[in-house]
This record gives sequence, C-alpha cells and structure tokens, in this order.
Amino acid sequence: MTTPTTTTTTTPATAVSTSGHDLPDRPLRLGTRASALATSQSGWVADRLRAAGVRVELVHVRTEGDVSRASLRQIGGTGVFASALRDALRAGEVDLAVHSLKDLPTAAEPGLVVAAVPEREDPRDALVARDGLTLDALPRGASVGTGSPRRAAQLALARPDLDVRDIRGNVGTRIGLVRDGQLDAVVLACAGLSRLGRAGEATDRLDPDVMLPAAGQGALAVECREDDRPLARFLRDVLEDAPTRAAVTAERAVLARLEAGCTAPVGALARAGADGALALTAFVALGDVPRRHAETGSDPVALGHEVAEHLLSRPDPVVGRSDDAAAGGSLFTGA
Ligand SMILES: NCc1[nH]cc(CCC(=O)O)c1CC(=O)O
Repeated sequence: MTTPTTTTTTTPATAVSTSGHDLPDRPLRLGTRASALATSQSGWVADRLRAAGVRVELVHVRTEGDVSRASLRQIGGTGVFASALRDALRAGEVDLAVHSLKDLPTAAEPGLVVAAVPEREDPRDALVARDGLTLDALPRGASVGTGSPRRAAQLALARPDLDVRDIRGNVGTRIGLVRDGQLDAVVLACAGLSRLGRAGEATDRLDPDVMLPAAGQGALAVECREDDRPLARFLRDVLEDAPTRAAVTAERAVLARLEAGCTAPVGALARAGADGALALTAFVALGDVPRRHAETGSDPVALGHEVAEHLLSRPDPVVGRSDDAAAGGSLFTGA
C-alpha cells in the first residue's frame, strides 16, 4: 500500500488572507499578451498586487492581433487583442487579465467583469517627430504616420496641409519610421510611450483641444471571472481608482452610443471638474463632417449618452483651421 505523495506538501490548509481577502493559496495567474507594451502594463499590475502580499505569475497568451499583419478592421476590430485573453480567462487558464482599456470593445463580456480600473496615465496623444519638431512647427506638407482614423481626422483639421500616411506596427516599429527617415513624424499615445520607458522621445504632447484621445486611452482594465468574487474584491481594493473609472465610463458611453449607428472615428475625454462633476468632450467625424461637443454632468453613463445624442442630432460643426482660424481663433466652435 502506498500513501499518496501529493499530501506531503507543506501547503497550509487555509487560504491566504491578504487584508481580509480569502484568495487561494497559489500564485495568481495573470494572462498577458507578449508584446512589449502588454508585458510592461501587466508587469506594473503584477508588482502592485505583489506589494499587496500575493504571488503572481505572468502567463503569455497569443492573440490574433499579435500574429496577423492584416489591418485591424479586416480581422475584426480592436477586440482581437482582448478575445484570446478572455477565452483563457473563461477557460480558467488564467485568473486575471490586463487590457489597454481603449482596446476593449464597449459591449459587456458575459461571465467576466472589469474588477478594477487603475489610475490613468497621461491620456493625450504625442507626436514623435524628427528634429524635436512640434505639430505647429512641422513644415508644410510634412509626412505624419498613423493607422488611426480618429488621429487622421483630427490631424487633417489641425493641419490640412500635412501628408497623413496609414501605418501599422507596434510602437517601436512606428517610431523607427521616423528614425530612419521614412516619415517626418508619427502620432502615438503618451501612455504607451511612458509604459515603454520612451516618454522622452515625444516631441509634442497634443492638447485635447486639437486631438481628443480615444475613449479610455491611457487607462488599464483588470478583468476576472464574474463568479470569482474574492479575487474581484481584492483587485478592486488594491487597484481601483474611482475618478479614472468615472471618466472612462463616460467616454465609453459616448463610444457605445455612437458605435451603435456607425464606425466613424471617435475621440472622447472626461475629466473631473471643480465640484466633482465630470467635464466630457467628444469628437466624431460623420461622413466628412467633423463634430465636437462638451457637457458636464455627474452621472457618467447619462453624460456620455447625452453628449453622443447631441453629436448625432444637433451637432456643433467643427471649424477646421482655415487661415483666419490659424491666426488665433479656437479650432472648434463648440469648445
Ligand atoms: N492601439 C494600440 C494601443 N493600445 C494602447 C496603446 C497605448 C496605451 C494606452 O493608450 O493605454 C496603444 C498604442 C498607441 O495607441 O499608441
């Protein structure tokens, strides 16, 4: 007769109690894409969780967005980055996943919950240009790379003279196009640059009056299974930042409402105002007509829907930079 050897491990019978959270006594498995950006933000979350007293191991998950060179639209939009991670979560292969919030579809994912939205990085877009140039200082006709219709539409308004080129690739690849002289500049998220330790390469940080970021840009979403209540509570208690959650909820509500009817480029940015109210500004280019609208409110979802409805029904047209506007007027009638 043999005694099962598996019972001889010294695992304590009780679960780890980390400041009152009953988590299983094994490392948390954090699913991440293998890209430099994904591992950087997953590593940041893992470090925060470790500082709170738990063990965490990173599990690399390959997504179609990493493998395919086809355009994002061809392979199913931004959700391609999230779907493989979500499959791994649902299958129980990992316990939590970290996403760039702006890459998450707005639809709720059955069985999963965004347990925490940590404090946001700089939400703005950045220009990485040759010779330290800012957007205003780029010479007439300069070539600027972006694969984002949102960035392209707003660049065309701010600087109609620019030659906007459609580009693909990760942050390093895109900056490389400037370094090797193929482009004068590229537009990238400030947050991505700083997560890669490359914030110093930004030559301009674009004012949201000129370039509204994508909904959720600069923020992370930490997701787990909805029925994993102790973990969801732990993630919220350790990582959640309420002001960021409110802001990105409002921004994503705009996106959700506008997406219902179109695939137009959308920008949205909410910030806490003086009295705790949210100030939300959104941009959409419907057909060839760019529109922008700002409102304040206290309920993030209601505010987002209100701004979206306004854009759809009573748009404030955006005035592009004509020669008069360039002489000092606001770029936008509504802002
Ligand atoms: N589209 C890819 C992507 N997803 C998240 C970021 C940057 C980090 C963030 O916005 O949170 C980037 C790169 C970029 O847009 O420059």
